[in-house]
Amino acid sequence: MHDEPGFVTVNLLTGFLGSGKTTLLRRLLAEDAFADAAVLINEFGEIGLDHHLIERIDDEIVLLRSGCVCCTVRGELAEALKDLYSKRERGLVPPFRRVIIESTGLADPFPVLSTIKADPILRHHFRPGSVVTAVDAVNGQRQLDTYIESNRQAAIADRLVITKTDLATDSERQALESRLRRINPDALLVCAGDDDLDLSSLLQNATTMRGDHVQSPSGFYCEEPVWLTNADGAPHRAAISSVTMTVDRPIDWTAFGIWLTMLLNRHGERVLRVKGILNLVGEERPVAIHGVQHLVHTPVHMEAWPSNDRSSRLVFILDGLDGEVLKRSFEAFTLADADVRPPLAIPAE
Ligand SMILES: Nc1nc2c(ncn2[C@@H]2O[C@H](COP(=O)(O)OP(=O)(O)OP(=O)(O)O)[C@@H](O)[C@H]2O)c(=O)[nH]1
Repeated sequence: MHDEPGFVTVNLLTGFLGSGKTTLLRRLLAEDAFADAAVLINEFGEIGLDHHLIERIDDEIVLLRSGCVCCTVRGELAEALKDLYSKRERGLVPPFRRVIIESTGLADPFPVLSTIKADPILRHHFRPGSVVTAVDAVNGQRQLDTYIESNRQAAIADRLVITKTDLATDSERQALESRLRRINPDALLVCAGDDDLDLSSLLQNATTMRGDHVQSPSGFYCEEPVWLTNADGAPHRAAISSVTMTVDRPIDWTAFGIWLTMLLNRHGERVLRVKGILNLVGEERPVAIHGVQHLVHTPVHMEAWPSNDRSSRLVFILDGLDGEVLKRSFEAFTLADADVRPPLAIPAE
């Protein structure tokens, strides 16, 4: 089955927090086949960073703010799609034929797809395309054990992309593959690091009857769900929160590194995600940092600052940790002058 002529195909790129969605999106956008794609990015947290991390800034990248696309910003999603379409019709943006939505890592994909199918105006112009779900080879098992969103993201996928296989053992990868095949036997399962991965096949329309599944999501098999709240777009459970920090003066890398290492050693299970763009003492270019629970990825120098704003921006997504306490600990340790730095205090349980 191919994209329907006359309709804009909407692909959903989903996957749990830090599973590698933005990394995959960058790769997809570098393909000639997707030069005609517009992008909607939705992030959990008050400040969005992903559009900066893609390092492609243009009018066709739209950031959906303040909430998660599956619950609080569903209306915003519909409006953003209509707005993009209207701009396309008026020649204000190039004539894209595809929209890729990168959801938050906590999104339940069902309400997102049903928004497109249910809205009378959207239905007229857009068609849901394949759903691509990234699953992290290092953290995926634990996320499937603990978070129903992770199961639902895997269950609805047309394409399951296992990421970070370079950081996992063969047996970890195989165990994850088997589990994903049990959750969703129909999906095409690939590894992001495969040499022969055909990126263009990820967004080709799938032959599965996902549209029917969307109307009766309860038919899906979810493995050992621990809690079952946001199936109908209800907000995420109260314990999950985000805290953002914006810092105007350059940050000392050593102090920050010690603080972050200690934090993740002690509370890695509860720090679902940390990401940031940092202005470091002695560095001209910004440095992007990423952590997912206990895993800290190698920091990356970005090409340039995305705008004139040189402040450091950090987002933490927490499960059951007090963000304000975390913020105070960060400020006390990383922002104090080295000679008056207080003893390292990481929030208690
Ligand atoms: N080694 C390795 N690192 C990866 C791979 N895929 C992603 N990463 C790293 O994982 C971190 C998180 O990746 P992102 O692409 O930002 O993940 P995300 O799913 O968009 O994150 P959220 O939007 O916050 O949920 C970054 O440091 C990436 O460079 C991979 O296949 N191998």
